Amino acid sequence: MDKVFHLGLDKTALGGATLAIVPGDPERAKRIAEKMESSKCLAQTREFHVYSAKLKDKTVIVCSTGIGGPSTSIAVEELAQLGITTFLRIGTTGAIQPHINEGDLLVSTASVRLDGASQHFAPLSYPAVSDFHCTQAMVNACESLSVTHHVGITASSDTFYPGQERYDTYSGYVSKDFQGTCEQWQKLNVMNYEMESATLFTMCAALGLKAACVAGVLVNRTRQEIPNVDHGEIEKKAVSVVIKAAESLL
Ligand SMILES: O=P(O)(O)O[C@H]1O[C@H](CO)[C@@H](O)[C@H]1O
Ligand SMILES: O=c1cc[nH]c(=O)[nH]1
Repeated sequence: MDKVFHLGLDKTALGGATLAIVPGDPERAKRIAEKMESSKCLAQTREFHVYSAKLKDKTVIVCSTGIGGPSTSIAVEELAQLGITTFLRIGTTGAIQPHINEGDLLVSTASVRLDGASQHFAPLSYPAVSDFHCTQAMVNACESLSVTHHVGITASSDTFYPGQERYDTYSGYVSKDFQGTCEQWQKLNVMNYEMESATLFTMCAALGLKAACVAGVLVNRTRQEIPNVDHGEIEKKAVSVVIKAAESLL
């Protein structure tokens, strides 16, 4: 088999792995891989940093997706070509419900499709839904590690600022289509905003792949816009959860 276009890897490089942990941030990919045995960097190209590591004597891949749907769709497509069938996203997020606290973990059952990339895989009437068993594995991991977590719907936006209705911006203006949307999602019991799960869930469901998403809350938008929490501690918690979930799915 030829090497895939962006990751520059062929199937043999992945050592038969079928599960990938997919954070947004390339540096987080390295830290996740180093939490497992025998971590090895396979590729670093653009936003895609790819590692292999061993979990329960099996090879697991960690690959950063970068920010947003388009780059996520490339990572998922190329990893699928290389044999990956299960994708566990570990991200950061902004909560929009008052009862959720900074440092809590959010497990997404489904996502509001505020992205563009997912529409290249299925029409908007198709649900951006996570895989039941992978999501259950994330929830079980949160429970067994006694981590405060919430399970529910995520709003997944192409943009960090207008799509998440942020006014603390250069212009202070949000386009009419997005004005009032944060309040609407709050009223519709959406937990949080992030930027990749809609693409990940839609494309995985459409392609017969499995996906789940856990994210650590950096900020609660009902109280403030700029985080003042220890990112490292929140990440450690989320990494422990995703690795435990991966272990149970191998
Ligand atoms: O921490 P990651 O995984 O990148 O996730 C979140 O953080 C980025 C925005 O700051 C977006 O990618 C969003 O989804
Ligand atoms: O508010 C937030 C925080 C992290 N990532 C997002 O996409 N939104």
